[in-house]
Amino acid sequence: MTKPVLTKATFSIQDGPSYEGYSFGANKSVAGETVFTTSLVGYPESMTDPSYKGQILVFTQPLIGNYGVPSGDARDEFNLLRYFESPHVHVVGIVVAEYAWRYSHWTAVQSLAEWCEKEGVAAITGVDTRSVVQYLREQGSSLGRIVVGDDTAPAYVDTMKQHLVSKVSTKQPYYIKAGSNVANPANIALIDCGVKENIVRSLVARGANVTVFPYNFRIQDVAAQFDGVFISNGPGNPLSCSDTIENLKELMNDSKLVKLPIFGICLGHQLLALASGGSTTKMKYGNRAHNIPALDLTTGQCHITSQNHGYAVDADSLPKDEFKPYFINLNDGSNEGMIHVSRPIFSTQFHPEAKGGPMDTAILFDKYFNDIAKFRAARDRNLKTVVQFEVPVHSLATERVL
Ligand SMILES: NC(=O)CC[C@H](N)C(=O)O
Repeated sequence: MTKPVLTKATFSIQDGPSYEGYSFGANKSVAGETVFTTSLVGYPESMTDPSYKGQILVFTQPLIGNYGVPSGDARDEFNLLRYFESPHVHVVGIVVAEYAWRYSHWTAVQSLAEWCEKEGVAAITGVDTRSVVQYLREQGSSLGRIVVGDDTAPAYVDTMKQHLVSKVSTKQPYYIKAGSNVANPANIALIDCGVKENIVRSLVARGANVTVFPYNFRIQDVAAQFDGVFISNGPGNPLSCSDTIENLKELMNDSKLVKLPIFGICLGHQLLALASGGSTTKMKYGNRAHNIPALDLTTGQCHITSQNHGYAVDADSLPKDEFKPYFINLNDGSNEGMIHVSRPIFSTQFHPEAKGGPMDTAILFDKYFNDIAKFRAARDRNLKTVVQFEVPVHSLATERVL
């Protein structure tokens, strides 16, 4: 692709430095919380991850765009998106040191510039991203904006004060079926706070029918019909999800549901911690990378993990008679998960489903399915007649249409 005539753009940080560069995305000026990722690859996955809703994402990998953008229509055998983590881009803007005007990859169907333009995402190249990151590491996450051409600069906006989960969660329950070759699929209720496609795939591919509920659905009212509850990742401050926290509290306090397996990832971990009486804090600049070492405190094994979060659970705030820390971050000592002392409930701050990033901790989905298998076996032993729940297990749910 020949380099077009470029429009100047400016990336500025509130009360901080400004950087001149060139626009390669939508002709649109944007503002949002500015965060950085040190991942080397995976820009299509990161940009479509709903957890990045409303943010401006700075890539520290200097050359971005060189493998183009794969198809957003491509599906896998479960009819899930093959390459994207959701149908659309959620960041409002991206900042790169050097945009690769030529791209090449067998999956690419368009350039990153074309994609940004179609998706209305501001993009600026020519920025000294090392200096941006040095600033953000000193000052902490900051508000930023990208101004394209002669536009009037938009006001800085603190997206963390918004209820971002309500913008990305499904409005209606829907279900996705396990493959037709699965004999006796498990039924999982997934609370959608902005779920990544590969989380759904990780569950369905292991033989579960997944029913996806809005973030504020009263999950405690239907949980008895399921073999497991899952709480997804999602954007923003976990404290903004007070409905979900209340629902999870009731779910975990229901004496009839003490054996029910529960698993949460990232925001799901934070919400479970809050529902258990723990607390969360805003980190200085968060962890966004694909190579973060997390130590499993139950085995002494270290795993390399994929991460994207700006908040963390305060491990000391967890009720000691119920939960113990499960993983710890070996870079900064922050909490990376919790596990119940006697019930099949656990959660992680990192992303075992990866996309992008390493698959090392996919074993945690196996652990969840192991918990589910034990739960079903014990329940079925206790039942005079084995009850088979049919999909859709909730009458409101319909098959997903994207
Ligand atoms: N990926 C996520 O689920 C992010 C969780 C939360 N929004 C945070 O920034 O910490």
